[in-house]
Amino acid sequence: MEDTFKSEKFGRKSYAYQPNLWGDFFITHAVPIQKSNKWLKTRADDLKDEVRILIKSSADTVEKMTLIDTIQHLGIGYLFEKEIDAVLTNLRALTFESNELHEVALYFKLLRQHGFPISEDIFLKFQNEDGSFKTTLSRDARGLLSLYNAASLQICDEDILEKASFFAHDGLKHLVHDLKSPLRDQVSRALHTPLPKMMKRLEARWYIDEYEEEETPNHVILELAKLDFNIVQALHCEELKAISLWWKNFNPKEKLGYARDRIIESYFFITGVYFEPQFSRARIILAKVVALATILDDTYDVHATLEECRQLAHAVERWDKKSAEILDEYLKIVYLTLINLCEEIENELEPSEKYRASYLIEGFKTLIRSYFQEAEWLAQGYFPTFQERLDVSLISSAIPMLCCASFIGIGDVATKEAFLWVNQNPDMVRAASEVGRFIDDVIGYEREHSMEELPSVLDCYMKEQNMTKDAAVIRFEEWTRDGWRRLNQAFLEPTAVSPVLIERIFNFIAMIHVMYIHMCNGFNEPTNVKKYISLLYVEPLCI
Ligand SMILES: CC(C)=CCC/C(C)=C/CC/C(C)=C/COP(=O)(O)OP(=O)(O)O
Repeated sequence: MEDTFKSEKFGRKSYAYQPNLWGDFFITHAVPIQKSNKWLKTRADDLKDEVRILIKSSADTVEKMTLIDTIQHLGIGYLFEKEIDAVLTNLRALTFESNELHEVALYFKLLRQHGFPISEDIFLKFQNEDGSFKTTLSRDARGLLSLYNAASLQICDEDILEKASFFAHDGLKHLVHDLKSPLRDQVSRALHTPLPKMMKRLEARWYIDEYEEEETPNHVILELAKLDFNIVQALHCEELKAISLWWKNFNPKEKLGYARDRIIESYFFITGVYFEPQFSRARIILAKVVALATILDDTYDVHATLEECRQLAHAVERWDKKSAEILDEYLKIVYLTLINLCEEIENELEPSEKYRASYLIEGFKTLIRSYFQEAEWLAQGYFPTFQERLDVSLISSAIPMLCCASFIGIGDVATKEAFLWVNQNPDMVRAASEVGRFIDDVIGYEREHSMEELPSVLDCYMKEQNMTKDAAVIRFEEWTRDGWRRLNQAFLEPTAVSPVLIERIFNFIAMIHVMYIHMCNGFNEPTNVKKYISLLYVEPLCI
């Protein structure tokens, strides 16, 4: 059980966070070599050619959709983007006729997920005249699972999908215990997190095992999925080594013992934002930014005095190494690590991309301003109004800064327009911050109340509305669902921003759901994510 304590080392309030579980593990870790890299890549290339032919040659619509869905579920969709897009463009052009719930839901999910326009009316045929779903469907587990997954892509004002989501959820909850694995495992995962919001890499890892157990798996696709998993895993291990070395050099455990030491969990988090090899640079940058933002959060929330908070905030506004001189020793370390990280990131960018670093610095400045505002309110004993608390809290969630930071290491699709867009706090970023903040407030309620903290957004809402916690939580959950509808909508609305970037924001928030809800507050309680980290980076697949 965690509790607050007076840290002997620092002689002030601190919080007994779970320690770093990994130490130097990833500095020396190397996944066992089963085949040479050269062999793996040559074999994978041959298999890719075979899969391309498979996609082209399958004539039946349902067969084609199933093939695409399987490829995506196995985590290798990114290798066939052009082919998948061509299939879906053709699919969109035909009128799809089927009375099978699974097939219709699959058609809907594939098109919507890829940004093609598709109406919820496609599900009208499964409803009674009063708008309820036909009870005959409630024993069709596969159909309900597909409906539930499709309905999670709901946008604003889609009443059919709203009803579908509750209907499918209830039906699956009743059926799950009578199902056989692997369907049972898939349903039970989806009940926590519908597939479109699930961490793709982890879902692929599970599904590879499940697909192998199916009666007639396609062995070409299966082999490719396994090989690619191991190839990408080896890359992830190299990246983990690099960021672990950076972290070891920074050494927060020794120097900043009050703070969460979460470099490996941060990297795991970011593997959910982008796992594909082409995002290697972006992944490393964002993982470092998240781990450091966590240290900054704890510096302001649990450790620094108001005066120290003020000094650090001033130094960050000035953003020059000389300003470190006036800071206490431990703050000097925080401050210089922050400045050095931004410098290092700038150095890694191409000359034409260097301007991006200024957006990151601006993001950190805005974040620190919000932390300082919170520290001042706490020191003054001020109880903010709900609106005041919400406005500051959306920024102090770090989500707006991290949305912007997620673009920094990406290639040419991250244009200047994209940085302008993300910095203007568009509705998608606002929705993302709301979802993340509401989830964090509900999940973190007990922890935050065990330390001396500013009233949370939830507290402010309860006070203002004179509501119990349970009633307020129901309201927050409704707002969270609304936020998801707005996030889904962002995929369908034309903006100057590439869908590649929109997907990063979506994935980021999905990872908050996965880590805080599915993995039971796993960012704060790393023992809850340890086994998933092992599965992704420590255990290779047998080939
Ligand atoms: C808000 C949220 C879930 C963000 C997830 C993204 C992430 C890991 C950001 C890094 C900074 C951080 C740990 C914020 C949440 O801390 P906290 O739980 O102590 O929240 P608080 O101090 O902002 O209340």
